[in-house]
Amino acid sequence: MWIVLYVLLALPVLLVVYLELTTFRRRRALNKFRGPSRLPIVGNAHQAGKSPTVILDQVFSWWHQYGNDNFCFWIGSYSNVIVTNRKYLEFILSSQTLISKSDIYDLTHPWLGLGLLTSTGSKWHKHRKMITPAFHFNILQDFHEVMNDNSTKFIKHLKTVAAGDSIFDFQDQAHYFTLDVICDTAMGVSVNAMENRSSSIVQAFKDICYMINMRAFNPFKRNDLLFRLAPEYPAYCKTLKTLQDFTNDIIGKRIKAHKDGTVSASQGDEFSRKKMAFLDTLLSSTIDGRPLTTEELYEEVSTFMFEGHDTTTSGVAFAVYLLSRHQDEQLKLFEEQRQVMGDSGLSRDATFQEISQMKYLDLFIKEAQRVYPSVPFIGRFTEKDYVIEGDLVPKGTTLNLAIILLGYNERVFKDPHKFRPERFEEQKPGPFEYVPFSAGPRNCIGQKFALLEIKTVVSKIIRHFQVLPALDELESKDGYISSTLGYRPEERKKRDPLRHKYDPILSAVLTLKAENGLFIRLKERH
Ligand code: HEM
Repeated sequence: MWIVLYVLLALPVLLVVYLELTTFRRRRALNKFRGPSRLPIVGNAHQAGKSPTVILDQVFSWWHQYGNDNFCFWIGSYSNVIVTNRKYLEFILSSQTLISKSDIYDLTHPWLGLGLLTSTGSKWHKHRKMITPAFHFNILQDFHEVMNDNSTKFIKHLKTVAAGDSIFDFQDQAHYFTLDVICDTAMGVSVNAMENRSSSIVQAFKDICYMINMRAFNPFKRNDLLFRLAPEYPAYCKTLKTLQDFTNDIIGKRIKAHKDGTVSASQGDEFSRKKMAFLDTLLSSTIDGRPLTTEELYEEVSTFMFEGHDTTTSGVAFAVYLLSRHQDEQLKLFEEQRQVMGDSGLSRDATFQEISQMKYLDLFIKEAQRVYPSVPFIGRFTEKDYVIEGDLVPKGTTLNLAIILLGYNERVFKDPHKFRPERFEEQKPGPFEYVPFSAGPRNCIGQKFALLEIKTVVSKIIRHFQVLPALDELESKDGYISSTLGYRPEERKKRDPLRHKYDPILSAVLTLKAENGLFIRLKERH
């Protein structure tokens, strides 16, 4: 009896000793980075914050506190280095070996498995090689037609939503549009989300991202076994099932279409396949001389379904929101539309070539991705010791490449809260100072697809509507953005009380979102 009691009392002490011993080497090596001091067991989890918004704010204030440079913090025994140093970014992103994703991505495994985003080593190499042709230039041109069709449907839908000068959440609307685009193009399967408003799917995407993010900052819930005891576990399983069923349904429909002879997987060579969807590439490809297994198919389809629509939702939504607040910028963009499309061509579809002639739109999207990057952080994990810029970064370290902090680095972007698309023309940032689509071997495979989609729909929106802020007085008169993220803590204290309820509250839930929505109005152009 006494022995049991002694053991029970000794357990917490043993746990602390165990964790301190197993992290000793990493702690000693990472001590060279500045950062908040840690407590045993929890590390800095108690300081990180309880919601995605607070967590993002905390990361920003640490960054300011530690000289706008790399810094280190701990979530339990997980060591995290936030990386914003240009030389570090160059080393990490260019490395052919430092390609394993951070342990935070493990939390996506039950949902995405080991698809292109999360896999590593030879599996990643083989899949990247197999998938790359599916996003070839020629195929993008075919996809553009579908993007245009969906943009037309979206415009029609927006006319109804915006009728009567109503104020509405554009971020919510954008989800359905981007879901239709990725399903109609890459998957070759129509789900008509805009018409059917398949809200359970859209909600499931939002919920799973939120749950993953919250787990990442909780040392107990990060553990798979302990997470099973969490009150939200049943809801998590239900959400997971909704998403898994959705993906399997898409795969099933395309396989059926192949069997029925509605589509053929062998239309021309790999670069000239007319309307050959990404899913067709998967169905017709072989790896090591065999077709993809059901599990591999699932992993890639769910990965592209997520990466291919959640990111662009954020990209389109923040771009349109910025149009609403910066009327002078919108005017310049509208003028460009008139020049490229001609006054009589404003209501027709822009061709692929015309989209590439819209230079100011390109600058505008670049600047939008600087202030509101769709993917705010990317993570790597050191499978072995690395020496970066003379520093030992020990095996077992999570490196968080903070794309969102880079955009607010005053050393690179002067007056970073001012929304000025021209800045990208006047002074181009260095190759590792601005990386919204990442860089190097693991860069975004869908970059061209994403930019084409965003430009196609934004160009059409500008030509059909004047995008207005939720309330007239919310227009930016001085060119500064309305969100206070990125300001130093003392400056934020002054600005936060002046925030309007329609100013976005940002959170980095895998992709960047406005927790309170992105509210705008639309006035039809005649
Ligand atoms: C505004 C839109 C987008 C942005 C800003 C963006 C950004 C990124 C970034 C930063 C990464 C690196 C992630 C990491 O290293 O963990 C990435 C990877 C990836 N993206 Fe995108 N993305 C966008 C749209 C898309 C689209 C539309 C697709 C698919 C159609 C896509 C598919 C992928 C995939 C599969 C990867 C993993 C690539 C690999 O590791 O080999 N993305 N993206």
